[in-house]
Amino acid sequence: MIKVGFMGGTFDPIHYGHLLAAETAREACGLDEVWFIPSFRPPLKENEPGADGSQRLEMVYRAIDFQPHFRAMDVELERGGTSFSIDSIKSLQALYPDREFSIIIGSDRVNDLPKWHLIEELAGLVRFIGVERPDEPIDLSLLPAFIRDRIDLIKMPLIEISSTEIRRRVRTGQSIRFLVPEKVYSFIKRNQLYES
Ligand SMILES: Nc1ncnc2c1ncn2[C@@H]1O[C@H](COP(=O)(O)OP(=O)(O)OP(=O)(O)O)[C@@H](O)[C@H]1O
Ligand SMILES: O=C(O)c1ccc[n+]([C@@H]2O[C@H](COP(=O)([O-])O)[C@@H](O)[C@H]2O)c1
Repeated sequence: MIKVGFMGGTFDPIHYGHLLAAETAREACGLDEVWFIPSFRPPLKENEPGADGSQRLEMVYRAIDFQPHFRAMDVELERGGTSFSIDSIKSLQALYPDREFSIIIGSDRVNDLPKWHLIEELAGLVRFIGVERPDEPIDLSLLPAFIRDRIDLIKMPLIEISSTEIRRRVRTGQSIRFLVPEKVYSFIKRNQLYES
């Protein structure tokens, strides 16, 4: 089986925290590939994304350009509606029976796994790879055993970057250089994303 990390996200915009999480998970868990999958509508976020789906996908393409193990997939943008991971995993498992999927998530998402749609069924279909984020310690003892048993926690340097902070910095005229890859930076500037 080809091992694939499912790196889902809003990617509004994609930043170095996402890329380092994906690369660290790939190496630590022996993944053959990581697939970046932008959500159409993220299930647990209240606000609509600031950039539209095609812009968020384009930024992902630019960020992973020339990375041989990384791919971008538009399954959730094409499907529309709320982007429940179980729907994506089921369709990817049907389309790619030669691949074994694991879901890569940061600690904020690890902690809210009990709230995910059909989580018991999802936890039966995939394992989760959890990476730590600053200010979001993972306390596995707070999770039900059926989730805890399906998570592998990996270490990576804590990266204090979030898309929220990047959008805030653009809005207030501060620099986002070196928080995102150069080709994402130029796309944001050229399209005047997040300015208001
Ligand atoms: N700095 C980071 N370190 C590790 N994981 C991260 C980091 N930023 C995001 N992630 C993880 O990447 C996935 C997608 O994140 P998302 O696209 O929502 O980015 P975000 O920076 O959390 O966005 P926002 O600030 O808009 O909520 C989630 O599993 C999230 O936990
Ligand atoms: O399926 C769910 O109920 C669910 C709830 C919260 C988050 N997710 C997925 O987790 C990934 C990261 O989400 P987010 O909101 O941090 O961008 C993304 O692929 C989401 O679709 C999925």
